[in-house]
Amino acid sequence: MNINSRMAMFISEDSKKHHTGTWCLFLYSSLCRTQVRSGRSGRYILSGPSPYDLSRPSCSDICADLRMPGPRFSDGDSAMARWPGSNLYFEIQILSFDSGSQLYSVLFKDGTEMNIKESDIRSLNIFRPKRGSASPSRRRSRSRTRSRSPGRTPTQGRSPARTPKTDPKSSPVVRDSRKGDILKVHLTPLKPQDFIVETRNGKDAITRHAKLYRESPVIQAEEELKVYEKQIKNQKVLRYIQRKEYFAESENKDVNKKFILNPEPTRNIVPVEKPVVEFGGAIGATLVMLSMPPLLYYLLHMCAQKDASLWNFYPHWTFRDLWESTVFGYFALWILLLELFYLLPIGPIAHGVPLATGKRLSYRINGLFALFFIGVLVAVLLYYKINLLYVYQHLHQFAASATLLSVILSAYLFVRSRKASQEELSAAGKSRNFIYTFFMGRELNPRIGKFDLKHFSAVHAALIGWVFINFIMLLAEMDIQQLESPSASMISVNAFQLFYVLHALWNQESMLSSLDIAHEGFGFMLAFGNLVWVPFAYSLQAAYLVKHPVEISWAVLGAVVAMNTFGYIIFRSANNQKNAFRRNPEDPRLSYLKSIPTSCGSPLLASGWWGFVRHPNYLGDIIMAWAWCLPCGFNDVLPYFYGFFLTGLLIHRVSRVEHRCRQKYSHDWDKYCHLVPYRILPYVY
Ligand SMILES: NC(=O)C1=CN([C@@H]2O[C@H](COP(=O)(O)OP(=O)(O)OC[C@H]3O[C@@H](n4cnc5c(N)ncnc54)[C@H](OP(=O)(O)O)[C@@H]3O)[C@@H](O)[C@H]2O)C=CC1
Ligand SMILES: CC(C)=CCC[C@@H](C)[C@H]1CC=C2C3=C(CC[C@@]21C)[C@@]1(C)CC[C@H](O)C(C)(C)[C@@H]1CC3
Repeated sequence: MNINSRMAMFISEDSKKHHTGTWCLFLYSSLCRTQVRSGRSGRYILSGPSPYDLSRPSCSDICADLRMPGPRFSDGDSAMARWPGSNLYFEIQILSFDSGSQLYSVLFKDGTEMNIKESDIRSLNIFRPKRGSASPSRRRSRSRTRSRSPGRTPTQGRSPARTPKTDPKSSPVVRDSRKGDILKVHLTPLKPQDFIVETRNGKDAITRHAKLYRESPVIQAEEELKVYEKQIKNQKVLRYIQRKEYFAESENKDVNKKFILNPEPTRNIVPVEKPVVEFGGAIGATLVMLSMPPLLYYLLHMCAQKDASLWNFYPHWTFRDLWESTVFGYFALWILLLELFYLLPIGPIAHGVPLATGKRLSYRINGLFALFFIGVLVAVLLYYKINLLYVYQHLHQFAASATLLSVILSAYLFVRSRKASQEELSAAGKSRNFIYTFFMGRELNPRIGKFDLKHFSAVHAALIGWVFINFIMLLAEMDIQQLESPSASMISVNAFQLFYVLHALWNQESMLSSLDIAHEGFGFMLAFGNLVWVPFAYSLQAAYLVKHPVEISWAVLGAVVAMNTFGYIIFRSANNQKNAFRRNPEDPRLSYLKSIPTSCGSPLLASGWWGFVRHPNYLGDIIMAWAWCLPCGFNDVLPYFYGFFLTGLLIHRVSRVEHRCRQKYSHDWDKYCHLVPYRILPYVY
């Protein structure tokens, strides 16, 4: 359709109602390359302009701007909004409108809240099917250079757009509209030049430019466009793939599917996780389940032995050494107390990531309060000279009680998951293998009323349990070594780990999007991991120091503190960068960061820490883990267990997280990997 016929259409339709708008449409339509096609009913259908076009206000926006001074959308309205940095539109809900900045605060279905300008918001109707109206809408990608001849004035129009005559039946859009289904907006796959890593300033330039179209005379806008295009050319750009390669890819049908946006079902942007067998399937799960509890008792036993060298293992355990009902009673009481604190209506409510149903669960964020209450309780018990060393003296029995409870919990979780709907199950939980699903967990978010079992176990039981056992070790060291105050090694280990836990509890909200809370089922792995492994195995360094005093010099201590601080800075700033970016990719404080637009909507950070390696937070975590082992000296390998374990756990986690990301981001993830080739440590891994 050439510009004249387009113009005629606009005049015949819109101008009947709005003359001012028509002029604007006329001028604007001759400038921009947006292809507007008429359906049989004469209504316009957004038929897939190029991403470049989408970054400008549409004709209807301009009309709306001229016609309506107030906000076009009201609070609570559903609409479609362009995801910043991409050309994809996702369903949103309007939260509020700020008349000062003229920005809407919107909520995407994936839980992201951000401020968006009106021109990036479209009514849902545009994306809805018009029965019998839609002529097969195919879009054609045109190169940016061809679309704009500098010397042309708007009224001169362009040479007729050559629409390729492809078989309508072969288009996925056509197939769907023939069925009378939801109209699929077929967005233009990004061209290589679109794969520039945009700085926020670059994006600002686009925004400024779009604004200019609305406010300035058209010719001036043309001039501005030329300047802008020059700027883009001069910009430091990164190309991820070769032009040829890219076009070969985008012709692939599967790739094109990614660009078909179906606005109706809310789960559209929640990636469908294909089940993947992890941990070596049922055999691996069996081995882990059978080996982890004995490994823990072995480690605890070695810590309590005078000679902690690994091969010096002569257990002479009786059943009583591992089991005492009273200890189980105390442990159950401890868990009940933590549950009580978990349920206290103190602290803000946060929302988890959207589920397959589109719903977001709410979580009470009160881990810090719970830790504070436990601290007060411990102080009171110490004041009344209650023998807290009982815990140290019965450490094996406590670990056994925790193990039993984790098994009971896992069995309960497995049984109740049989009543759960498919949508409530994790990807791994859909497997039919009993052992594997028992281990991985079936139900994603098992809850009893408001009590979220998985969240409670990861935050309250694991983290508070960990610092509590550490503190018990500190008391035990003073008692056994007859010290007036704990050793420098013990203080540093306790302080480092307490600080880590405080950080986790302070940033509890961001935990809601962690792999475990957001995507894993709740089964034996997490039940045992959180109730048993974290409190009892993560406190191994402190347990070791109780009977193996280590003198460290101030210089060594200083070096260890520096190493922990270094790890913490990486860990914290990497997590902060990602969390802030996920909350609002437009955050001006992140304007220096570059990102990759992705076809699924969420852009990927590609600079800062996330441009250094692909899992910078794991790097920080691993550095800290080794720093926590160093105060235990070099006499034994035992206290270094945590360093080895966490490094192994996180390396394995990389493959699990990346598998998810590859499913979600598809080729965009490969591009990110191409750009940031190392996972955790540059030039090593
Ligand atoms: N001490 C311990 O025992 C353990 C500690 N941890 C710590 O817990 C924290 C959470 O861990 P975990 O959930 O595994 O991992 P991450 O916090 O790293 O989350 C991974 C997710 O981040 C998003 N993402 C990945 N790359 C990018 C990018 N370039 N730009 C933007 N988003 C990106 C993706 O999610 P999406 O696409 O959904 O945004 C991905 O699935 C980490 O700090 C880890 O160190 C974890 C396990 C054990
Ligand atoms: C097969 C095998 C090695 C199983 C045990 C794994 C567990 C020890 C870990 C699985 C996921 C974990 C998480 C944390 C601790 C380790 C386990 C239980 C965690 C509580 C540590 C603190 C973090 O901030 C976290 C809350 C994100 C994290 C959640 C996952």
